[in-house]
Amino acid sequence: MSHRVLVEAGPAAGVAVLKFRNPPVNALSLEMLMELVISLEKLENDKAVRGIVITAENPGIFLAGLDLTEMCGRNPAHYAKYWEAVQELWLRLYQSSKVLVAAINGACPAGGCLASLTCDYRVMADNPKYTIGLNETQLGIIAPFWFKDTLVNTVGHRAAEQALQLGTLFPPAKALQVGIVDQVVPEEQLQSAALSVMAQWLAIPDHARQLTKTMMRKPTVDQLVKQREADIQSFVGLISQDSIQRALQTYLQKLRQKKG
Ligand SMILES: CC/C=C\C/C=C\C/C=C\CC/C=C/CC(=O)SCCNC(=O)CCNC(=O)[C@H](O)C(C)(C)COP(=O)(O)OP(=O)(O)OC[C@H]1O[C@@H](n2cnc3c(N)ncnc32)[C@H](O)[C@@H]1OP(=O)(O)O
Repeated sequence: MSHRVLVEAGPAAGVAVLKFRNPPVNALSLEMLMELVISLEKLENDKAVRGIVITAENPGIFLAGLDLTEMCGRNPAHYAKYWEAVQELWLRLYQSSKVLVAAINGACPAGGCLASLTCDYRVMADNPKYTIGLNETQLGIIAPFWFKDTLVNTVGHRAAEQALQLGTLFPPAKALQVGIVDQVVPEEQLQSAALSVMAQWLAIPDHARQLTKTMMRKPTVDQLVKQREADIQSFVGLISQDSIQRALQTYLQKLRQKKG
């Protein structure tokens, strides 16, 4: 029984809706990553499901990205376990045979943006408070190569380089302009727009669409698969550095002080 991930049958045949519900900000804790992987595995094996709409249960925050508390003040074994779970979620999402449509109904930074980029199509609610992007450099950390590749595959090399170096978080209209999302709609129309796009994608025969998706994505997937362990060791080495730990602690403190 999953607490942090809710899976519902969608209003249309063959469509499931997967909702994030990990308060307060839907951060990708180790538990949430594991629950997501299990939920996605079940959906992947369910032949009745052809498409999945991915969204947050409560509007406001789609996903706050990776859980910073999993990457601060822990030991190397924990960092390794956590990073392996991050890799596993990306691999499941990016290689899913189902049509994935992200209905982005809130803030979507870093790991949240990455999760949405693994989807086949992104619809974002037109709310100026919501932003999306890979903002890692703003935290003093680096987006790993497979985060970068996923962005490059979506927006192209130049736009990705600029967005990554600056760690830009784009509001909806800018996100659309740069191509990080495919559609921006009034907030109250988000779910219906996602379902309407889903219907268009499901009109294509599954086998032809799935083989095309694999052809497009396999080179990127293979890059990680062939060096998973080395990528884990790079992460553990980097995240354990005093300077990175200090940068993450400072960022967390800033988030906490924002309220006071
Ligand atoms: C050579 C290279 C080789 C290899 C490379 C390998 C590795 C590279 C190394 C590292 C890569 C790691 C990649 C990381 C990607 C990430 O995802 S990092 C996380 C990025 N996320 C963010 O920047 C989002 C931060 N949060 C926010 O901006 C806001 O919280 C948000 C807009 C989501 C919501 O705002 P609001 O509603 O006002 O809520 P609060 O800000 O008040 O937050 C409420 C409480 O939640 C805590 N919190 C927020 N975000 C996170 C988080 N991501 N993780 C953990 N906790 C979070 C916040 O502190 C508040 O806590 P409190 O109630 O005060 O205790």
